[in-house]
Amino acid sequence: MQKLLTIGAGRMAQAVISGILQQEQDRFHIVMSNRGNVARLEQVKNKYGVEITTNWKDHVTNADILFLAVPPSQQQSLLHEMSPYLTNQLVFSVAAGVGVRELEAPLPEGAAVAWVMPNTAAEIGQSMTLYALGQHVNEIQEKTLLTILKGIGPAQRVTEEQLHALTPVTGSAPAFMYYVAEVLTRLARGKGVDEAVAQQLVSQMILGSARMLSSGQKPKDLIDQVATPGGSTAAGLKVLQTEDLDGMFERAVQACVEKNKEVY
Ligand SMILES: NC(=O)C1=CN([C@@H]2O[C@H](COP(=O)(O)OP(=O)(O)OC[C@H]3O[C@@H](n4cnc5c(N)ncnc54)[C@H](OP(=O)(O)O)[C@@H]3O)[C@@H](O)[C@H]2O)C=CC1
Ligand SMILES: O=C(O)[C@@H]1CCC=N1
Repeated sequence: MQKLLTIGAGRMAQAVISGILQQEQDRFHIVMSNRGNVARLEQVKNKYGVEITTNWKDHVTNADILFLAVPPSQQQSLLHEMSPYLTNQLVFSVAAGVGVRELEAPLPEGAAVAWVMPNTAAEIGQSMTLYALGQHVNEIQEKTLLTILKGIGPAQRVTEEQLHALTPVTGSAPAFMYYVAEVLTRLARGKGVDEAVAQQLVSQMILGSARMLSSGQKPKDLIDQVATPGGSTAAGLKVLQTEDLDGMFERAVQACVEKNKEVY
């Protein structure tokens, strides 16, 4: 069994741990730490049955894998603090905007690092996760990483540059989708449907649409199947185009990219 130490016990650490425990329970002994919120640590202990610690330094030397799930602004000082304890652990981070170069720089020469970008659906094993590897990750470490990622959903290796550009598309865009869901749910409720029913209508519609997409059909063809020429959907789509929904998404993605750059 490999020992996996998380630094950070917040939303993303919990989402990933929850996914791993559902799929790969017997492969990893998990220890979770955070900055000092002991109540939160007790909660994760009760919820996931993991070991907890208020001092990650006690566990870092005999860990096989270090999972950094702290805010991007905290990560560089943490890496400097961690550096003297590193031997041959695999270090992976989910911090937005902090690429493999920035992960390697404060660590000893030869440190094995990976930059991983999951999303919150990791919690139910349905994240679309992107990852980029540092130059010193060996085959066994990559396999270990893929075992972890398999527990949280499909994973795709990309370059560091692509990961910067795609973080909004897979990491942040779930929030954009939930925003759309919130708007449609509100509209449904306005028609006299109660909240639970409204959410069920919208979530099943999104689930069905996602399954159609994942069958490999192109979004354009799927749109055409829905939008009868001259029909009501076409009228609705015209409003979205006239109001520049494309441009709004482009600007939202760009805003995420710019914000992630602010870490440095
Ligand atoms: N939320 C998301 O959808 C996604 C988030 N990410 C990335 O995940 C990372 C964590 O985000 P998220 O889980 O949302 O954030 P949260 O605020 O939920 O959790 C942050 C955790 O980091 C701990 N922490 C903060 N500073 C330190 C420190 N110096 N040393 C040790 N622990 C520390 C906090 O400790 P304490 O509990 O004591 O406060 C907390 O447990 C970010 O880098 C983000 O970019 C990536 C993809 C998606
Ligand atoms: O909002 C954030 O900064 C993080 C990055 C990707 C998703 N959440």
